[in-house]
Amino acid sequence: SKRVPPGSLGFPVIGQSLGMLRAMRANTAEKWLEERVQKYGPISKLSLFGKPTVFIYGQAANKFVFTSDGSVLTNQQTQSVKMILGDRCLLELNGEDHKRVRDALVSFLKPDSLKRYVGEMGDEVRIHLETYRKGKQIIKVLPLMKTLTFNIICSLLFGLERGARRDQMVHYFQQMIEGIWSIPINFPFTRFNRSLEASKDAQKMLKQLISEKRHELNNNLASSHQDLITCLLSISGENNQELISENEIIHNVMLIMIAGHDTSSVLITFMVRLLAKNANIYAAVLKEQEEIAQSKSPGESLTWEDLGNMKYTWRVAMETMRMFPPIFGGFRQTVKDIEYGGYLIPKGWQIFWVTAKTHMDSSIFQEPEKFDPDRFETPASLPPYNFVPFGGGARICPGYEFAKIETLVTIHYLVTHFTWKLCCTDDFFSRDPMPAPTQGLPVQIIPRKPL
Ligand code: HEM
Repeated sequence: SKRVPPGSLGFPVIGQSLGMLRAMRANTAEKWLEERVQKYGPISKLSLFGKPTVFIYGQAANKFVFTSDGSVLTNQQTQSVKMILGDRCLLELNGEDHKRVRDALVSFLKPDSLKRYVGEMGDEVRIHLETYRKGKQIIKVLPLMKTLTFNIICSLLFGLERGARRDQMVHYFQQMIEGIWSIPINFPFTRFNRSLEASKDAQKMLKQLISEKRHELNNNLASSHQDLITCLLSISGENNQELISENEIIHNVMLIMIAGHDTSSVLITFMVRLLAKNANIYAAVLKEQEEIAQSKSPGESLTWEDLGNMKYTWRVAMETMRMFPPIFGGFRQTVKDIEYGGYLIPKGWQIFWVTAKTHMDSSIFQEPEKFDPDRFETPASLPPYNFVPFGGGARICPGYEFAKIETLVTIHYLVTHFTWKLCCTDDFFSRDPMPAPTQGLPVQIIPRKPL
């Protein structure tokens, strides 16, 4: 016990969970962690969500977490996530099972497949902005972006047409999200039970959708627009048997819906806020996007090549994720006793890795408090494992390209068709655990030209 990292495990079961959650809500989590570092050094023990935990951060820590294989660390999720998303989703899988299911998802989420859908994504964005904004002078950006990213995923990944069924699905997922973090966050069991019910209803609906898509495939009726579900159903192994089970399809479709919409919507919302506060950066983004808009005839869709010309806008997105990473961090669990940084971390303990602490390290990013997209001018020059908004290694976010396309397409239509002014100018946001600015970021929106 002398060699385990310094720190205290706090009160039984509760440990430091409430303190950290309070700090996340108050947007002081980085300060809370910094105080630990000052007291105990860069590696310390604590207890979070009922488990002994070791907090580590920095380049070496990120490398250790992201490159350790399943014989050292496994993924660790809270019980509520497992109950709502199901035990066959990627977050619960390890080793060969993880690789098999992940490869199947990536075969759809890789750039070569996604580049066909840029135009369709643009149509979703335009219809959504027009419908939601109609007749309003003030809109709340965060809820607008959440429903937008939901709709994009429903259309492109599930092949669900607009209409009652899609609206019902969106409703189920909104309820699932409300309770997915509830057990570790604040024990509101009614919220959790509602989410669990919504998860069961969503699974029934997905089962029905899968059977329709299987029928279309077997009878050569599938449309030319291939969605994720059809893609997963068509992957077969030896003797033509399906490689991914029905439960694996359902649980991973649910994971993608949650992991995909809650993150990108936060990124776009924070970009909207930062653009409103930084006139020079806004002007540079507008110039880049106007040049692309002017190169197109009226009504012509954006293409993959256009996205390649949005380099500055993507730098703004990267700098936004450096300062306000949608995912604060995550957990892994040790499979055996391990040595790290001269300490022993016993088998079964959690490792807590954090994005923001590395992103705001002044020895890596000079003047870390300054919003400066130009620091990403040559991203390849950035040493590995220092900028980790999408994680890294075998579990690096497989939705990276999808998120990039959604973000660039949405910002394109926003800046070329609207201007906006912030109604709340404070910089506050709480994490619950996803970051949310004050009142969902209300803005006064002024059209520049029709969509
Ligand atoms: C700005 C947007 C996004 C951010 C910042 C983000 C960030 C992350 C992070 C930090 C992880 C955990 C990596 C780890 O544990 O090592 C992750 C995992 C994951 N993300 Fe994303 N994500 C985003 C968008 C998306 C989108 C759009 C999708 C789907 C279309 C998606 C699907 C997933 C999935 C399925 C995993 C689990 C991967 C695995 O365990 O192998 N994400 N993401």
